[in-house]
Amino acid sequence: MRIERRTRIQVPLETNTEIKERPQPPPAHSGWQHGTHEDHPDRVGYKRHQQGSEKYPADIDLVHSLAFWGFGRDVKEERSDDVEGDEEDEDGRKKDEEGEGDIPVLEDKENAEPADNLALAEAGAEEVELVQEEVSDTMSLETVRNSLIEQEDTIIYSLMDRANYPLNPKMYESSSLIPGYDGSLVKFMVMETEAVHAKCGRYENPEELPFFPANLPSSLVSSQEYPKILHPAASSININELIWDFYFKNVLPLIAAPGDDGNYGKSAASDLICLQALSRRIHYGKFVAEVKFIEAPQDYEPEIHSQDADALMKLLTFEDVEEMVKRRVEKKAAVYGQRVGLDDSKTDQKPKVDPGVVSRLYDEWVMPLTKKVQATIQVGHYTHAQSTDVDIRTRWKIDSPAAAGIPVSPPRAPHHGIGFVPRQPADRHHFPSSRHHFLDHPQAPAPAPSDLPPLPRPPRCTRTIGILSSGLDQLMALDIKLKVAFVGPSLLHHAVSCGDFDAVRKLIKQRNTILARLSHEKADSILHVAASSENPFDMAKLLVELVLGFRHTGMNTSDNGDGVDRSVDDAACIDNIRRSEAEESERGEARGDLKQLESLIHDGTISMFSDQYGLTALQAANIKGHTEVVELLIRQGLDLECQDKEGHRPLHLAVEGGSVSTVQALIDRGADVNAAIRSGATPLYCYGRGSNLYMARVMGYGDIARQLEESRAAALHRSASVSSQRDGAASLGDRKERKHLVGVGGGEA
Ligand SMILES: C=C(O[C@@H]1C=C(C(=O)O)C=C[C@H]1O)C(=O)O
Repeated sequence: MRIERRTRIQVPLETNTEIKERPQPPPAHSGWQHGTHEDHPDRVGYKRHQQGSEKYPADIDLVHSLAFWGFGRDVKEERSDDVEGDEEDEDGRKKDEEGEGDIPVLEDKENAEPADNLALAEAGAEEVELVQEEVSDTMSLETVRNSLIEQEDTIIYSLMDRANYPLNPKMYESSSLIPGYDGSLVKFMVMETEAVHAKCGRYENPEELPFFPANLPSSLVSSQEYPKILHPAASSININELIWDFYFKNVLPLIAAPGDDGNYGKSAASDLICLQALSRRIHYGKFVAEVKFIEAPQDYEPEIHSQDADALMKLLTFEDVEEMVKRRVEKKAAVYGQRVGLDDSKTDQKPKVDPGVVSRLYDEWVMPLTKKVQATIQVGHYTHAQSTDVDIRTRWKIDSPAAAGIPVSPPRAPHHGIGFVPRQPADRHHFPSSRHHFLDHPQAPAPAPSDLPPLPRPPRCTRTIGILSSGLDQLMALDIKLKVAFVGPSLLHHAVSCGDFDAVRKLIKQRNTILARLSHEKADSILHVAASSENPFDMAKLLVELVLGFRHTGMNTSDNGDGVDRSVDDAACIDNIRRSEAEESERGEARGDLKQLESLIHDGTISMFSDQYGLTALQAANIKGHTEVVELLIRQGLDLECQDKEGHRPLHLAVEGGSVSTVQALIDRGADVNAAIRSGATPLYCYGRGSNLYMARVMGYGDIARQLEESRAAALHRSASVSSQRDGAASLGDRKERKHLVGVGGGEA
């Protein structure tokens, strides 16, 4: 599953987003339209993802992402804003124009209707929340800087390789080495290599830029979709000419010794590697610019608009970071450049490349050029950027397209883009926070501004996104398509909080791994939500039933594969029932949680269950030290001496759990203090390696050890009096005394 999610990060984020021009002015009554969930191409893609396809289809765009990330999670469109002409179904719910209302609208908590949640449960999707985390992880200033750090190694090693050869000046002279070719050998090497690499798709990758882009052959390889993180205009930024110049004029003479060894092919190949590494690093400034802008658009926008290049450069510059970079590359060059031999005396030779030169290379060229790339993007390509905050809202439906009409400024040229920036800090958890996306936009005849649909009054579910567009001539409206999906656990959370029993049941039934895959924190939080729902106990009880039911039928144990002993969850559930009850009591609405537990037992749910380790609820409660629950379970007739696969009885587990009162409860009820598990250990004694150890003492529970000793002594005492009466009334005593009698001999073997 994890791998699947990681694959998911590679998803191009906007391929399928449709920003459509309006073919005709939109109906005056509405700013949006809805489609069915069947007809949307994304649906196919989404399904494929659910099935775990290796290459995740390119179906997620930012806007989808917004929706995915819970954009609609607590969204409810106000009825009054519904599209005119929508019919109402029997429940008074508006039917979707095309979808016949079959796809649910996710209601917010206060307004949730169980029927909707049920449908949500039917349509629920999973995986998404985690994707969000990872998607936002992929692009941040930190991750971009980490990449720059890694690239330092490539640069330093390639420079070191070039330093193995002398300058070989002939390589750089035109028409000198290749008959009939009027360029230099190095140029020939670079051009020819780039042609081959282009055919293989290298320059489809936005990180790679050719030195000779003119007439490059197209890729023959069916290309991978790269996330379109960058402004489309970023692809036109290529400062390789500058890099070429400074490399040959300034850098090469500092790293290669004068002279000519005739080793042209190898040294030209080495130049190529240096150039490519420097180019990739410097053009990585594009990504730096994106993330810097995204992380603080409010800082950059004024400078972008006023085109104040100096101010922008200042903003883009982090002197302390630059200082660190210089020191680090210098150190790396010193360390990597050592000649390592077995003979220590030979290691103090000069590094292959002067570390000072590497530091200077970064200081004078690499970093300034990286910043140049950053500034070029920001100034040059956002020159006419318009930033508008727009409220969008729609009916959010699971796994289905929805659309919103958004008035934006049209881009000047088709290749210019429109970006969406999440604006509301409160939505940080829902939006991928560290990126905005530019969406390719087909040129469109824009309707006259007066034709624009009025933006409906923003209801409370409205989210605001910032829209950036390069170029502004006139306003136009765009329909954007959105897709809404929800994660299983979130949906469960939602259904639980709404007190929607049917939806909860359905969700867990459909996705029986949901609960198993919940982290303890999430499970806890769901139980907490249950505790504060309208029928807290019933909801908690339902969850327990479902968990136990699935475990019992074995649906939820083996495929989990994480080696986690889930038995404790059951006790945790019971514990939570108790907690929710305690909270209720505090509010003066005492309900008697144990009573409820009793009803569970009467239903047979608990008593019939034992997990893959043979643990029953009684044993689970013992491990957790839930004395009251233990007492109740015993009262209800659960077997006091039930054994798991290793022979652990409730008392063994109570000792392990370390609760004095639970141990006492079992002893009082007559649990056998001498019962041995398979390995021979009793609650008191562990047998092993020739010595007898106190199991309770081994566990560090002195009190419990004493307790057991006393109980054992009492049992011995009773047994003595029983034997003295053997010829008397010949009463066998109660069952528990007999057990003690039998146990004593075995226990002290
Ligand atoms: C790359 C960044 O932008 C600028 C350029 C730097 C570089 O090229 O290494 C370092 C710090 C910044 O002044 C950054 O902030 O990390």
